[in-house]
Amino acid sequence: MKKVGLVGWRGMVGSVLMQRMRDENDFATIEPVFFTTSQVGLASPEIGKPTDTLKDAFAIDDLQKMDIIITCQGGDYTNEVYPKLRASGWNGYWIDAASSLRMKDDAIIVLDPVNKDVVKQGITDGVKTYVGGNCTVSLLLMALGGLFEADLIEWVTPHTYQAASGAGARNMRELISQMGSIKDLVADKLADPASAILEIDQQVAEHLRSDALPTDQFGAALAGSLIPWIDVPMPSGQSKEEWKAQVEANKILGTSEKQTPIDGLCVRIGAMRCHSQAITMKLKKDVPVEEIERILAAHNEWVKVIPNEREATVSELSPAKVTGTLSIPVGRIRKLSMGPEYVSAFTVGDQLLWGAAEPLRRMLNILQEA
Ligand SMILES: NC(=O)C1=CN([C@@H]2O[C@H](COP(=O)(O)OP(=O)(O)OC[C@H]3O[C@@H](n4cnc5c(N)ncnc54)[C@H](OP(=O)(O)O)[C@@H]3O)[C@@H](O)[C@H]2O)C=CC1
Ligand SMILES: N[C@@H](CC(=O)OP(=O)(O)O)C(=O)O
Repeated sequence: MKKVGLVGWRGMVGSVLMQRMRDENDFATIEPVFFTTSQVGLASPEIGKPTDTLKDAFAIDDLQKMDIIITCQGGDYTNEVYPKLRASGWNGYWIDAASSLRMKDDAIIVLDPVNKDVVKQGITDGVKTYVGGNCTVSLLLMALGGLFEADLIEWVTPHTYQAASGAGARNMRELISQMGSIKDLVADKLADPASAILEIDQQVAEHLRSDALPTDQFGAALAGSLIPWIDVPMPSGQSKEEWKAQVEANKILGTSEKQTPIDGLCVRIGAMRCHSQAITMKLKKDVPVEEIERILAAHNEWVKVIPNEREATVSELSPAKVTGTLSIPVGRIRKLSMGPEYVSAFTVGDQLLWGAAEPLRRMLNILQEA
């Protein structure tokens, strides 16, 4: 059995990874060793078989003993430990959720329902570093994979509606706190059907702009509002989240030489852990909507085409419906008035599952098969 080191297993992404590995019985076929940056010597998590106590995630000697390391610890950890571990001569497989190594030439971005060929070729060629993609990128490609595979896409503009979880666990808590503080403020008026809605609205608006709203994490109101900027600025005027779309998607698809333009605005909204994307795309030719739907639905077992009808859309195509599942619904597919090659779509996906943890555990299994 391969020795697999797990780092970052108790964080938000790591916990989802652990849950999926337990659900899929992945621990049965590996020898797991749990690492920590803060709890050395404490008990490892319960996985249904005996394990050692937690080892120091900075101890190169211990990490060197692993055949495979999966880390969800974060970019700072990767930046500190990965170069030292490789410099020590370690030639094992490194599977990472953080973005630090994604665009390195010797790393492959993993999303096997979309790029299993690239991943398999990488293993054959001796590539040892595999990194999960940015969540919006992975979710976009899971939804539109069929059209990319059929080489039908000239360009894509995804405008995102990104959940609080993408910014971290504390941000999820802050979103709920903001919601609660708004409700608390006007609870008495809400309970009175005769109260004036404009008064409630005025009070809420003042609260959203005041210091009384908890904003330590987001720095602004998210509940009852939105934040149209995610991550740091790039010289191009894009936010880094927006910049990732084209470079990462083309790297995943293996089309970096002749890039498909993918660019749009990324917006944080008050959803918990599902990212949504409103997509405008130009196809290379006029393809009937029924054919587009057929191509999308046939691409992978998780994508689900939702008919462009009101009831189906409202019930199936929302964060509330998708959260906690691997389902990737895509709907609102119709021709736009700009011309027959211009097509809209709307997709939703759990950013902690397909957007983060799931590609990593699947990569582990691909290595097990290799
Ligand atoms: N959040 C997201 O949506 C996505 C995140 N990623 C990447 O994954 C990495 C990790 O992100 P995320 O999981 O959000 O990070 P978290 O902050 O949730 O967890 C990171 C580490 O914090 C330590 N920690 C300290 N206190 C606690 C606590 N009370 N509960 C749990 N863990 C604690 C743990 O390390 P220890 O046990 O060693 O103390 C844990 O592994 C980042 O690089 C991020 O870029 C990738 C895709 C999506
Ligand atoms: N930036 C994403 C989450 C994330 O962690 O992305 P990345 O893995 O590319 O750093 C969001 O805020 O929704």
